[in-house]
Amino acid sequence: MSRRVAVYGAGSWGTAFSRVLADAGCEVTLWGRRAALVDAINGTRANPDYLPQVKLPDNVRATTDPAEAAHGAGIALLAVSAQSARPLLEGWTGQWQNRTVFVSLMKGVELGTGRLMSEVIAETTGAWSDRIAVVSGPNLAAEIVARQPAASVVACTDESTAALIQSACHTPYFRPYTNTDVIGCELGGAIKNVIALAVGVTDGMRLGDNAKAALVTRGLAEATRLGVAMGADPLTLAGLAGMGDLVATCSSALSRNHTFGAHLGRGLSVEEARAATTQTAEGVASCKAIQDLGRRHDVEMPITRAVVDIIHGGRKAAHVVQELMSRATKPEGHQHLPAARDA
Ligand SMILES: NC(=O)C1=CN([C@@H]2O[C@H](COP(=O)(O)OP(=O)(O)OC[C@H]3O[C@@H](n4cnc5c(N)ncnc54)[C@H](OP(=O)(O)O)[C@@H]3O)[C@@H](O)[C@H]2O)C=CC1
Ligand SMILES: O=C(CO)COP(=O)(O)O
Repeated sequence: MSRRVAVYGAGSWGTAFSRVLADAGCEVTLWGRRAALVDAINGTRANPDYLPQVKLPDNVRATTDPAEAAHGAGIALLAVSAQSARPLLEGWTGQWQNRTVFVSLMKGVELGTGRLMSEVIAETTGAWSDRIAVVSGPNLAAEIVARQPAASVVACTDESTAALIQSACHTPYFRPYTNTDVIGCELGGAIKNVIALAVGVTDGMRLGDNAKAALVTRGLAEATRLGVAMGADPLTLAGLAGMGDLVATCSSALSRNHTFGAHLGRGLSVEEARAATTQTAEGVASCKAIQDLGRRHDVEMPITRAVVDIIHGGRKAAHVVQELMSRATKPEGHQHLPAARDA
């Protein structure tokens, strides 16, 4: 039986994930805010602004009308930029079916509130946690639309909801695992963007692969410390949504966060890097929100702080790297233990 789903956000990931869902047998309505883009998608079966090389199947239709997208859809998936999620959802109240399952495809933390995207969905739709899932993992959109093999995680506190979403997006090239640790999966996805910015900076400065490995490993320690403080399972951060996504994003030239960081490392200003990176680099805004979460939970996050200092504090990357390296030495420690929070 075909399943009707709505995907909100006709950017790279919303478009790519629409095709995953369509390949898995769903009837997809893709919402985009711009009429010209929606017309182009319906007329040419391609998304000229984000993924022009991809042909969308007939079971993906685009619309600018959020209520039309929601009509008859039991699953609503959100793939807009994280900072735009709340105002959009606040404008869409009342259009959902009774038991709609909401799925965040986003990897960011809300500025000002420090809310995870699942929390923003809960606050704006009134849905309980058993109807809110997240999909997070090493999933570069350009590879997924080439139907190259990828694995991911569908997380929901309710296992049957996670299994429902898993079956809605399982294809021969997209292999989703389920998990009940929503916080761990969301934090993994959001923090890896910040670490990818840091790795991009050191790559842009040509500081070498040892520096990259150190940032990825200590970045994982940072993510795990915050995750544990917020109630996540440390093993989630060692999985696809944590380590897996760190590896993909920090090593890929396809990553917008990595690319943004590399521009900074090569000497571009933040504004120049922004102009050169046309698509969403979530870590640029979310790094501040993640730093705030660290402070709130009394967790030391030196790499996140370094990224905030460079992007929002106007500090020179070379000085910040030097500062990171000259911090007091310490044992490596067990990163997942609360006692090692300041490691
Ligand atoms: N690309 C990827 O490989 C992956 C991305 N993600 C996550 O998915 C989320 C979306 O990223 P992605 O699709 O790549 O980003 P893109 O930059 O490709 O697309 C962003 C989308 O958000 C829309 N948007 C931005 N601001 C607003 C706004 N104020 N109101 C309404 N719509 C808005 C854009 O619309 P418009 O075109 O009209 O500006 C566009 O559809 C991010 O959280 C990202 O981390 C997760 C996994 C993989
Ligand atoms: O989340 C992603 C891969 O899993 C995409 O990363 P970027 O947003 O840095 O391109």
